[in-house]
Amino acid sequence: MMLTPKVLSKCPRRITCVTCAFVQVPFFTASLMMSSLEEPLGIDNLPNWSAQKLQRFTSSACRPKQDDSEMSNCTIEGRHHISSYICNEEYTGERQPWEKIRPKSFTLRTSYFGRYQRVYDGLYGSRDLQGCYFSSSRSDREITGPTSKLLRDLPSFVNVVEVGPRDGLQNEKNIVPTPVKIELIRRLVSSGLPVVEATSFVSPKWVPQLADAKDVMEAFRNLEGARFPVLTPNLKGFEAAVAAGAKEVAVFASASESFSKSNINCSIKDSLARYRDVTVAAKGFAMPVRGYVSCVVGCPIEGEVPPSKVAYVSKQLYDMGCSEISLGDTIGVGTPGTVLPMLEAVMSVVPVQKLAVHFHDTYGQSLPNILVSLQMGISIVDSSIAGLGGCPYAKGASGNVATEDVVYMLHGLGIETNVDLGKLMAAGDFICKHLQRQSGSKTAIALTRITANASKM
Ligand SMILES: CC(C)(COP(=O)([O-])OP(=O)([O-])OC[C@H]1O[C@@H](n2cnc3c(N)ncnc32)[C@H](O)[C@@H]1OP(=O)([O-])[O-])[C@@H](O)C(=O)NCCC(=O)NCCSC(=O)C[C@@](C)(O)CC(=O)[O-]
Repeated sequence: MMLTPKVLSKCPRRITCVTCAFVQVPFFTASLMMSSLEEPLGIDNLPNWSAQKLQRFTSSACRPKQDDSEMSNCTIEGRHHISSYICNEEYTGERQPWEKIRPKSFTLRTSYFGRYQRVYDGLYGSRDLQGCYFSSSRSDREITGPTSKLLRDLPSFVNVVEVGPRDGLQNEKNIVPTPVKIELIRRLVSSGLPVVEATSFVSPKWVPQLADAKDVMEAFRNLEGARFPVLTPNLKGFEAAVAAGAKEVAVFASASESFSKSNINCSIKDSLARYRDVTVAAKGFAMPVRGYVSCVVGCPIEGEVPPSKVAYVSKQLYDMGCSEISLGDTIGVGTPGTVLPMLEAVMSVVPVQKLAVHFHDTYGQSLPNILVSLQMGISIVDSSIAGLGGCPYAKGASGNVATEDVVYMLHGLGIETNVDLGKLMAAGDFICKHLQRQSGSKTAIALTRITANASKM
């Protein structure tokens, strides 16, 4: 298949990094230079990765050095399939021609792509910011030339699957009270999210944070307007979910043998056999079953995971009747350079309309990974409110990509979601206040600061 080259062909093979005093750095690894210098997974936890590959995945490998003369060595090669073509254009640091038209003015335009331009009326309408705006001299540009090539394949609508109440809260140190979970889900639904993964019917010994699954599910058993899938690792979980009123379930396999054992205490083969039982039982209730594949790029125990293994597990889940397959970068090590070949492998065996992506933001790569997934034709994206989350059995995994950031990017691209960003932020604010923590969403932090500053003027 030639899908990956189609997306990659538009990328420069090297870019000039201003923070590194004109050192040439390949596109896909450049962002690592700006990532945290802490190594959340630790090199020791990636035993099967070659030194060369580890260097690609670690921030210390491309840490800028003080002496300019040493910087010429600060070049990291990208993936094998990326050539060493050198782009002659240097980033000049030139700013966009944003022009402040009025003082005290703050309507944001997130893009200047003509019809793709979007103003967050819902958000600002409620915060008394009408009539306040920045404007760009490029704002009326039509989509032509290179822009059109990059954007024309994007979906016009993306289904955002909110996993915060499950993936987000399963990893919390302190158990969140059931009424708080229920209120969070209500707020998420009222923001327009079409799917909110509510909880998991797993062993309370393994995940005590979700031991109240029955009570959470019962609160939504008759609520219309959104879907509430729940995780079920076996028939026991499935039966409990049905009894509590679940109308949709999800099973979760792994592309890594070691992670399968540490997460669900069985091999991939055994897990697929259990999930076959669940899908057969679900058919009896005409219930959709979502299938997760974890560790689609890297495993905290085994290191790199080959795309062919991800394709194999995805196909097994699809063949047993899963209506949707969500591809999880559980520990967030993927970059567009590793995500694209994985997607290509999976898309050769499962129709793209049935695929979702599920990124954790450990290395800050989620948004670029989502963007390339959209360019590959995927239109279902998982995310977690305020960037909460992480699997308790994936050491070093950080939160999921924040729903606010995903929605902000999608709207900026002119992609519909039916989600009201203002209400979404209010839901994020609600849970962050409860957890006494700052939001993990850059969008929420930035927009909250802007509106707070505006109200002072
Ligand atoms: C799968 C098991 C249950 C196997 O756990 P096990 O210990 O091997 O199970 P078992 O069959 O030997 O049973 C042991 C006990 O668990 C009970 N049990 C057995 N099943 C259930 C059930 N469904 N609900 C409630 N209880 C259950 C069972 O009744 C028994 O109780 P006991 O007799 O000792 O009192 C366990 O390993 C487990 O619950 N694991 C869940 C782990 C988990 O939830 N991980 C996080 C979700 S996955 C994830 O986050 C990744 C994802 C999806 O987000 C995508 C990505 O990011 O990659």
